[in-house]
Amino acid sequence: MSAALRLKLEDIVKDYPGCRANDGVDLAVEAGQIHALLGENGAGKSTLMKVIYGLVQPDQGRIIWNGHAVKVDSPARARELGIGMVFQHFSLFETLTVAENIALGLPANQARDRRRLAQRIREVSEYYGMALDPRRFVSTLSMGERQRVEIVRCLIQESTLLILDEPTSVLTPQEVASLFATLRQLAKGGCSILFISHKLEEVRSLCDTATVLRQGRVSGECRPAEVSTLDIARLMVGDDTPVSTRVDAAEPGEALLEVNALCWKSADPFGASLADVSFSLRQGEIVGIAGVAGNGQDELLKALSGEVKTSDGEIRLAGHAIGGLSPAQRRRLGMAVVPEERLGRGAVPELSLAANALLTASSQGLVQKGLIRFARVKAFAREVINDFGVRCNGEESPAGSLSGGNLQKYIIGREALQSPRLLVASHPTWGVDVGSAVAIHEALVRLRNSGTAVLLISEDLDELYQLCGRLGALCNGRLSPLAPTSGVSIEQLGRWMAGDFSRDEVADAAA
Ligand SMILES: Nc1ncnc2c1ncn2[C@@H]1O[C@H](COP(=O)(O)OP(=O)(O)OP(=O)(O)O)[C@@H](O)[C@H]1O
Repeated sequence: MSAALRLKLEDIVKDYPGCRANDGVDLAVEAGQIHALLGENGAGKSTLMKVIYGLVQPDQGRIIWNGHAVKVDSPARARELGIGMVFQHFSLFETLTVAENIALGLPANQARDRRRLAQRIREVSEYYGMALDPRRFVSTLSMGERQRVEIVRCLIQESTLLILDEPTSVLTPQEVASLFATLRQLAKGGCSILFISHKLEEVRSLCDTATVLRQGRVSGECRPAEVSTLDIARLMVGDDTPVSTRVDAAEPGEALLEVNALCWKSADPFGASLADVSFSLRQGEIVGIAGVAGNGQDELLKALSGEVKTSDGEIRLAGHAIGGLSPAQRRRLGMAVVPEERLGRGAVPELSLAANALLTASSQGLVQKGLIRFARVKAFAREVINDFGVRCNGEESPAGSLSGGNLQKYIIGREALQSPRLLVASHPTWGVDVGSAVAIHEALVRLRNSGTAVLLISEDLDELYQLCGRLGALCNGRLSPLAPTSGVSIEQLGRWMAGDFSRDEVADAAA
């Protein structure tokens, strides 16, 4: 006999202006089942999850919860039913502490006793191997740590269906392993898990079953462990889209970026301070920086982009000392930047895609004598949309209306089309589907081949090994040696990620 049905969706339809995000979706999730929801960017996965969590009201269809038709008209109602959700774009208040954020989602009687709640947060997070200090402000947490807050919040609410929207994107391999152990443990206890991911190997190792969406409809179902990754990729993107990148050898040129003894003390007591970071990057090469989230990756990106100015140590771009220059001045020297956070930092959600193009690409002839050339701005935005296959409703769509992966493609495309001399890209394929990840990798390799120096900050080790000529790791604000990729074993990289390297090794590699 099959297990009891925890959730059943019947014929769910959701329309947005100019787009049917869900087009008659049926889905059944059993008690204790780990069920993957797969599909290319914009296929409608997040929308469907928001319907279940009461954030979005379907235009049509029924939700059956434990055998009863229910109306989930708010997240509060969803939580009351036992549905918890961890978001792709975290929904935390930065100026509140971990405990305060968690308290917000709890019934008043549980939220009132703060001491008890803090204790509970410690217990749950430690039990599931996700250490969290309830007193810390969310603004000081790395992306990985923010995600832990969301997961712990659901666990404290004792959800019987947990929805995780790309939960592993910001986790290290060790953290992923411990998250999966947690999820298996939860499933064993009867909790159902709905798991959205673009990482097909993970889906194969974790999920009992998978439903694939394409253009808002269910296009297939499979048992992931019984089919190959390629089979799943094909179910998602069809037969015509390439699902792997071929990367030929690079021929690096002259040094373009030189960073010497860069130190920067983060004002954030929990942030990582850059300590004596030195490296150089040549034209026409991709250099990778691995590391566990929160080890100085964001600080390095800010120091290079000009979001923070540095006086201790030196940064030279094509011979110019740029440590004291603003982001705009650095961009004029040929720098492009893709930050980790798409919304808020990579793009302004309320502004249109065209206006977002203007924010970083104004030097591409989009402004003349102080006047915006709107026709050119729109044409530039359209070019990005076309070249990078961004699924949206045209260049006037607000950035915030795009699916996560499509916005990521747009931001990468906006920077790549400026033909930068230096591209600093953090997690460029975060949340991007398998076909689009290939397109982004190919764009990076094309830039490299045309002489751009690319600094690739990523936690995706496969991506780093595939694309980079040299790589290393940041740990606690210190940079390991950067060595040719072919000579760095995964064990070696793991040791560097854990900080196991000496000053002498770094100096030897630089010599
Ligand atoms: N608030 C909104 N307004 C207008 N269109 C929207 C809105 N939210 C989503 N859409 C559109 O609905 C479609 C489905 O988006 P959704 O976020 O559900 O996709 P997804 O499968 O989760 O994609 P990804 O893998 O990129 O996260 C997309 O075309 C998107 O642009």
